[in-house]
Amino acid sequence: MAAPAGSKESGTSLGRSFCKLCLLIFIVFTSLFLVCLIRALTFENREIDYKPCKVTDEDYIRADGKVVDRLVHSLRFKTVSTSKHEYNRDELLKFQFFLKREFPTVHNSSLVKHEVVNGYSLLYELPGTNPELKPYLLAAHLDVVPASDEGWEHPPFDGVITEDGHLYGRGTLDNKDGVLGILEALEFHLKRGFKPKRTLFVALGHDEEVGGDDGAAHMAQMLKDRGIQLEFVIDEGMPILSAGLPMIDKPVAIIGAAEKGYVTLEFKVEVPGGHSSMPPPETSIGILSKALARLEASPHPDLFGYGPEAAMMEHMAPHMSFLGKFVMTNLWLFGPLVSRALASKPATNGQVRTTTAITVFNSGIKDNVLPPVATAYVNHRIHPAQSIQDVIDYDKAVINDERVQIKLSRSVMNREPSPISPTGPEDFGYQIIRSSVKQVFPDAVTVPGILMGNTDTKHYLDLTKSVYRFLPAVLVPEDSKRIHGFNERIAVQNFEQIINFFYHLILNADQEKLQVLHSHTEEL
Ligand SMILES: CCCCCCCC/C=C\CCCCCCCC(=O)N[C@@H](CCCCN)C(=O)O
Ligand SMILES: [Zn+2]
Ligand SMILES: [Zn+2]
Repeated sequence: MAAPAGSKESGTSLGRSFCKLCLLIFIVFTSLFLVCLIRALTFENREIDYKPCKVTDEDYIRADGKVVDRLVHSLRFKTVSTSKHEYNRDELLKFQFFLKREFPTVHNSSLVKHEVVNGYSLLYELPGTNPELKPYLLAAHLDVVPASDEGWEHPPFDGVITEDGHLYGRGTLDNKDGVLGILEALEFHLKRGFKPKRTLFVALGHDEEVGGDDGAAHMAQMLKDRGIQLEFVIDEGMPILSAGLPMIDKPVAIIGAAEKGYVTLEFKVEVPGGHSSMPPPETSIGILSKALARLEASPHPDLFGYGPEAAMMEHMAPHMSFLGKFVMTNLWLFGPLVSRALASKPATNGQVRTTTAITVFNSGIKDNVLPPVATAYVNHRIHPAQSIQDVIDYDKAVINDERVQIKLSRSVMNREPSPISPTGPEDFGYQIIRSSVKQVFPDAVTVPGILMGNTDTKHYLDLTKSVYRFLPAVLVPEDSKRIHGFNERIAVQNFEQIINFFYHLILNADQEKLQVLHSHTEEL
C-alpha cells in the first residue's frame, strides 16, 4: 500500500526520485559535453594554402603623395546617383577625363583595350598571351550616393585628411577606394612591363547605386555578345573586420560568396479627406504608422544555419580560442546562442535574417486638411533562404489590415537572393582572393560569407558561377553606419593595402592553376 503523503516513507521516495533526476541530468549534460569535446578536438580544418606569387620589396606600392592626391581628387567629383537613369552626367565625364589623365599607361598602352560604355562606364581588357586560360573580371563603380555637409565632421566632397590619417569623403568606402585601388595597381603593373597570360577585364560601372542597368548591365551584355565566360568576378563587398566578431581576436576577411536579395515594398493607405475639425478615429497617417510599427516590432525569422553564415563561423573555428572552437564546431547545439549574438547588432543582424528598413514616408497636404493618402517605402534585404514572395507574405500577415495596400516598388530593381558561389579548397577564384589577402594581411583569417548589401555582380551571374563580393577595407561593425551615412572615411594606410591587394590579386590570378603550398589536413 502506498505510504500516505507527508509520511517518512514518501519523503524517502521523493528524495530517491530527485536523486535519479539529478543523475539523469548529469548524464545528459556530461554526454553532450563529451560529444562537443570530441567534435572540437577532431574538427578537420580543410583549408589549403596555395603558393602565392613571388614578390620582392619593390613589389610593394606606397601610397605616396601622388597616389593619395588622386584619391582625394576623385572624391571631389560629385558623381551622385539619385534614381534609375538619374545620375550626374557632367561629374561622371569630368571623373572619366581625370582618370584618363592620371593613369596614362592604363589608357594608352597597346596592351589595353579601353571602351567607354553607354557614355559613362569604363571597360578595359588586357588580352592574355594564353587564350586557353579563362579571363577574370575586377569590378567597381564610379558613382556614389548623395551627401550634404550636414552631419559630417568634414564636407563629404572635400577629401579632408585628418591628423590620425583618415581620409573623409563620400565614396571612400563605397566605392572609389575600389576604383582607384584597381587602377593604381594596374598602372604600376603596366609600367613594370607586366604582360598577362590570363585575360583580365576591369569594369567600372557608373550607376551601381541605382541598380547598374545603364552601366554594368551593358558591359555584361557586351561580354556575353562576345561569347566570353569568366573564371571569376570580384567586386565591392564585405570587408576585413578587425574586431566585433564573437570569440575571435584576429582580423577576419569575409569574402562574400553570396549577396542578399533586394526588395522595396510600397505601403499605401487611401481614405476620404476632409476638414481636420471633424477627424475620424484614425487618419491615413495613423493607420499606416501603426502598420509600420508592427513591421518593426516583428523582425523576419532567424534563419541562422540556412545560408552561408554558419559556414562562415565554422571556417573561423580553427583560428579561435578553445572555447570558440568548442562552440563553432558544435553549432547544432550552440547555433541559437551564436545567432542571438549576431542578431544583437545592426551590422551583423543581416547575417541571420531578412532585414526591414522603413526608408521613406510621405503624407499630408496642410495642417487643417485630413490626409487622403499616406505612402511608405520599406526596403528588405532578403536572406538566401527566402524569396521576394516570402517577404511579401510575411509583411501582409504582420500588418493584417486590409486598408493597407502592399505592392512592389517599381522605382528600383528588385532581386531574389543570389546563388552561392563555390568556396572550396579547389575553387580557383576564391582561393586566389584568399592567397592575395594573406599576402597583404598576413594575420587575417579568410572566411566565406554573405554580403548584406547589393552590387553590380547581379549582372555578371550568367558569365560565371564564381562571383565574390570583397574589398579589404579594414573596419569594425560600427563603421557600417558610415557607408551611405555620415563621415564615410578610410585610413590612408588601408587604401595603400587595398592597392597592394589588387596588385597581388592580378599576379596570383595570372597563374594557370593553383599550386598547393600546404594543406592543413596534413597537420593533423
Ligand atoms: C559577421 C558579419 C559581420 C558583417 C559586418 C559588415 C560591416 C559592413 C561593412 C561593409 C559593407 C560594405 C557594403 C558595400 C557593398 C554595398 C554596395 C551598395 O551600397 N549597393 C547598393 C546597391 C543598390 C542597388 C539598387 N537596387 C545597396 O546595397 O543599397
Ligand atoms: Zn557600392
Ligand atoms: Zn553603396
